[in-house]
Amino acid sequence: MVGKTISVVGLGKLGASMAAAMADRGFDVIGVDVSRAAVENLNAGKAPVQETTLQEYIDRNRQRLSATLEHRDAVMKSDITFVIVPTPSDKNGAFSIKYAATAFRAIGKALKEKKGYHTVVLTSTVLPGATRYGLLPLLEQESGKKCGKDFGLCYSPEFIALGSVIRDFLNPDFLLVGEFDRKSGETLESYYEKIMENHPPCKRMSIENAELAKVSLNSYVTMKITFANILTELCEKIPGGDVDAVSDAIGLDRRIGRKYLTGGLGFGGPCFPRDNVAVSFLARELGVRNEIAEATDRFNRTIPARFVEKISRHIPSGSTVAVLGLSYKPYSCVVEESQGILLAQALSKQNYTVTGYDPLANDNARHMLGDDIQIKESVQDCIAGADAVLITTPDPAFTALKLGDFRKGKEDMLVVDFWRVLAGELSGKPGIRYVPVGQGSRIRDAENVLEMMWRDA
Ligand SMILES: NC(=O)c1ccc[n+]([C@@H]2O[C@H](COP(=O)([O-])OP(=O)(O)OC[C@H]3O[C@@H](n4cnc5c(N)ncnc54)[C@H](O)[C@@H]3O)[C@@H](O)[C@H]2O)c1
Ligand SMILES: O=c1ccn([C@@H]2O[C@H](COP(=O)(O)OP(=O)(O)O[C@H]3O[C@H](CO)[C@@H](O)[C@H](O)[C@H]3O)[C@@H](O)[C@H]2O)c(=O)[nH]1
Repeated sequence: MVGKTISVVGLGKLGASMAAAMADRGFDVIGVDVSRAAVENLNAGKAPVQETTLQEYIDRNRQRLSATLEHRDAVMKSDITFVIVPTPSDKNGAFSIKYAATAFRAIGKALKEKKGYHTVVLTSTVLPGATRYGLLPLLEQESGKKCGKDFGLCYSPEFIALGSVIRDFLNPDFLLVGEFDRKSGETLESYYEKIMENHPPCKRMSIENAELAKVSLNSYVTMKITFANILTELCEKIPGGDVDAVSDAIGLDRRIGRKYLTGGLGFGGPCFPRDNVAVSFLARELGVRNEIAEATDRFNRTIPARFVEKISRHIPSGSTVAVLGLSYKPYSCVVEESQGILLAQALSKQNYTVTGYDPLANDNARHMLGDDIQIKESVQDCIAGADAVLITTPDPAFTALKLGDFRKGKEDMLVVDFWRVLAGELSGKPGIRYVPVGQGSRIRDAENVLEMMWRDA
């Protein structure tokens, strides 16, 4: 049932890594993209996108990896096709399937000519109904063939975080297979058995259940992060409050778990914010109240403004603020919905002079921020002359900083550490006003609401 050749349509952040990982597991993989650059790069042995270990995987699988602009070539020569093209948010917060539709039409045309059974797998994130009612008809119209008889169809998303795409893809907690029919699901599961390194459980279900499971998982996790961010704010107002102490404790309860319970600057990136908004959209369309997803989104979006207000209590506008971390997370060049970028923009609007640095995301940040923020080429350049430094991601380039890297002038330098990574190095040191977010140890008596609450008891 398992063929030797796989095709992957879409060689972006996910697709390129999936293609290289599957080649590493012994399959011949043909990548397809509408971008000539992506195709030429892969054929020349170069990673089309930045992702941890991707270049190494391409280097050691050159003979098994190729790319083409022609969907037809790829479908004809392979047994199964994974489609992993963008599904951008539309103005209502739903996911547009226009790129997926173009890909499905092209695959459908190829299926018309193809002899023998072929399996099509949609990996892109979509909302319930999109695969069956939006995309399947295109395959049947273009091919003139019947799903379930002449070809198979699955919806099978990945739960992969950028920066660890290959590791996550090969070692998932579980596999999610939404199947049109039993044969489609069985075929995909057999491929996964050969591809995944950790023999994960495979949950097979209807296409719609799998579509809902994907977005609801992300929505649930953003709710969990937001809960940690509410704890963060509470701890700042409690003398001796410490959000990590609270998260470490409650995370030991197996019903809760410690993962994704770290409070700081909120969630960003190309997936979490939009998937959560899409779940709200879905609920509205289906007439279901989902105030949890809406509240999560609202709370998360107020976080940068809350910190700008807090910073303005420490240093006046006109001061220089260095933002260390412009990507939404370490090991990534992605700046979409990055909290560091949102913070830099909000500070600039309040007339602060803002400098920024990121080990991987400088170019993307420059593109997004224009001239408002001065992007620097090193941490040291970014910090030089700053009155305040904000550490917005726990990137190793920042966690390794030493006291000597910060200014030792007459005025104290404010250091706001959103992930509390430099507490050992900076806390209580002369010349530094160190503010670990989520800790309440520096509350003045006048601000001690807890004491006031209990004074007259
Ligand atoms: N990035 C992530 O961490 C992540 C994780 C899980 C799911 N997803 C989902 O995966 C999908 C893809 O995400 P991504 O980050 O890899 O996107 P991306 O923008 O990095 O890459 C998509 C690629 O598809 C190509 N493409 C567009 N239309 C095409 C077509 N008709 N035929 C062939 N190629 C085409 C583009 O040129 C691009 O190279 C989205 O639905 C996203 O929501 C992403
Ligand atoms: O305890 C935590 C953990 C994460 N974050 C933030 O959450 C965001 C996203 O983190 P991460 O999960 O590492 O990255 P993504 O690459 O966005 O991956 C998410 O989105 C993908 C696309 O749907 C899914 O496949 C993944 O399972 C899901 O983790 C970042 O801004 C983090 O700072 C927190 O604030 N607190």
